[in-house]
Amino acid sequence: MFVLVNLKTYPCDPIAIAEAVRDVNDTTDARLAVAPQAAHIERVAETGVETWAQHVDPIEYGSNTGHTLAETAADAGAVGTLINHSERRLKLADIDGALRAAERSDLETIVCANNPTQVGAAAALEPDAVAVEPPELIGTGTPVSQADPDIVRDAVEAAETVDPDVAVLCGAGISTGDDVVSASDLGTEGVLLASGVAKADDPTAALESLVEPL
Ligand SMILES: O=C[C@H](O)COP(=O)(O)O
Repeated sequence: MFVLVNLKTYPCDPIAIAEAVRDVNDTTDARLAVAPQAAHIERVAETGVETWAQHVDPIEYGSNTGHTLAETAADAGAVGTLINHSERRLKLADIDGALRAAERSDLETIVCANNPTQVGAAAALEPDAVAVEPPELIGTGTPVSQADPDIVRDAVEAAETVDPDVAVLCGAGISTGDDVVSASDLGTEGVLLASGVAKADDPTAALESLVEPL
């Protein structure tokens, strides 16, 4: 299972969490990575942890003040990027453009989606993976894999129908090893989570409990 920890803009220590993700990654068969804010990518990547961007824009080099260029994220040490997170929604054409920008920079891609219908549409754009996240469960601690298992099952089926090569992750409320096991049992290849680690009093213990049953 792939466990991607999104730090959003939480007031956490990105380096301490990066080191915790790196160290727990070394103890498990699961694949762990962290997605810090853009300004922290370089320092986080220097810890040796697998580092992802939270977003890249559908742009090329040029006059794009305030945007995130995929090449710059990769140069800073990112190996992948989220696209169209629920908190950073894009128009369809811009999701496509951001995917092409990420491909140019050899960034692995996960396109986020609210529901199985959007998962199917996102899969048609040929990302490496899609992540289904019902917005109403994000940050609640109520795991999508238990609160709404059908949405996860249907997302897996939707992606499989459009493009069997596109992996499916699920996110929203994932915070325990049981949640990750449920996600796996529903056919996903990973989880996208944030508050369960970024807001934990002890991120290392939170990470250890996430991967313990895997
Ligand atoms: O990117 C992560 C997701 O929005 C899930 O956030 P959460 O784990 O705090 O529910």
